[in-house]
Amino acid sequence: MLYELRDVKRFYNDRCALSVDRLAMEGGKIYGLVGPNGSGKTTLLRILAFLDEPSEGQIIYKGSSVTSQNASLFRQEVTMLLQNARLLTRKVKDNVSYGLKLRGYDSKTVKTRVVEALEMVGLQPKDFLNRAWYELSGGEAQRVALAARLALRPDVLLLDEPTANVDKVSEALINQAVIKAKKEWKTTIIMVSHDLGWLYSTADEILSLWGGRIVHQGPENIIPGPWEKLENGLHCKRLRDGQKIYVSGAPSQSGVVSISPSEILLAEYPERTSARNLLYGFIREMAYCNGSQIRVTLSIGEISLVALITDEAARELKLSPGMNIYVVFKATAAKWL
Ligand SMILES: Nc1ncnc2c1ncn2[C@@H]1O[C@H](COP(=O)(O)OP(=O)(O)OP(=O)(O)O)[C@@H](O)[C@H]1O
Repeated sequence: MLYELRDVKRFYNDRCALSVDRLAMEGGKIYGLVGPNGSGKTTLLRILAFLDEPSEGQIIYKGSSVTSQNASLFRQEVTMLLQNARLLTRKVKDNVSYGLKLRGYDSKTVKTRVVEALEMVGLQPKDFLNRAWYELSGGEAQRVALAARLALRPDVLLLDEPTANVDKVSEALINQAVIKAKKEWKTTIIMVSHDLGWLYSTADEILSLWGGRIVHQGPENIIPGPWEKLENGLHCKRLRDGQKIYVSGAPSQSGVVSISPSEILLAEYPERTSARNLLYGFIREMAYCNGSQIRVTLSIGEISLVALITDEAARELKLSPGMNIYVVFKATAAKWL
């Protein structure tokens, strides 16, 4: 296990901003943190980055209990990028190489890593290496800040709204670079993002925070709008292939709904069902998770959904990737975010 938190609390003055009884996080995964303003997301990120100590409780990192003595050692493996990251008032190459030099890498490795990291965030090294910090757009500056972290090939990359104030091109490049870091170096990504559609479709697990507490942990499905209001009070989304998804309840401002993977049922035949949603799609991927559960990734029209089923059910239905399948869930299973 990469992190284990036990009875961790963080107080500011007398107010408890974070209270986590138990949290286990595995290496090599993408974790998305979601929750309203003030729910404790940044507080949790700072604690996981070892930039802040909890007021109470224990953090275990790679099997060792974290103390104020050994935190600086672990900080070498973990790096955090903020919303409007500040650059050093120097050239791009000085910014990206700074952390590597601090960690004592030789000059050849520094050069290779700097070029690699700039390419990862879509900045041509020949154009950008010698640019000064003031010759960059906001999006480019944020990409340089990310490159400086990627150059370290960190074990853990923590991101606090990294794309909140950047242009669309930079946003896409930052998102791509993050996924690449996970794939190439098995970097664990722990990330807060306003782009819920992207976060929910990319993250292996979503942690939902509310009032400083983790109220839900697990994979989630996300369905963005637009939604059409129907006369019966339901809302409907039309997929490009003509299928419709129905959800109940009053829509939220984000216009995005989430459905727990355990609420999604699979059927070989189009059964008569009381559930409002009966859709047709195919199985894209199957993987074991949590012992005897299987995570089935489904493509339905242009959207992707994950269902969690037991291996016994998967055997009975003879599920396999590529197979066509019916997907059933209630309109009430969808929660507006
Ligand atoms: N340095 C601080 N001193 C006092 N209170 C703080 C401090 N930092 C955070 N808080 C409080 O702790 C609570 C959690 O804040 P935190 O920044 O972790 O939330 P968040 O979920 O990241 O919010 P946002 O989405 O607005 O960034 C809030 O009530 C906030 O006001």
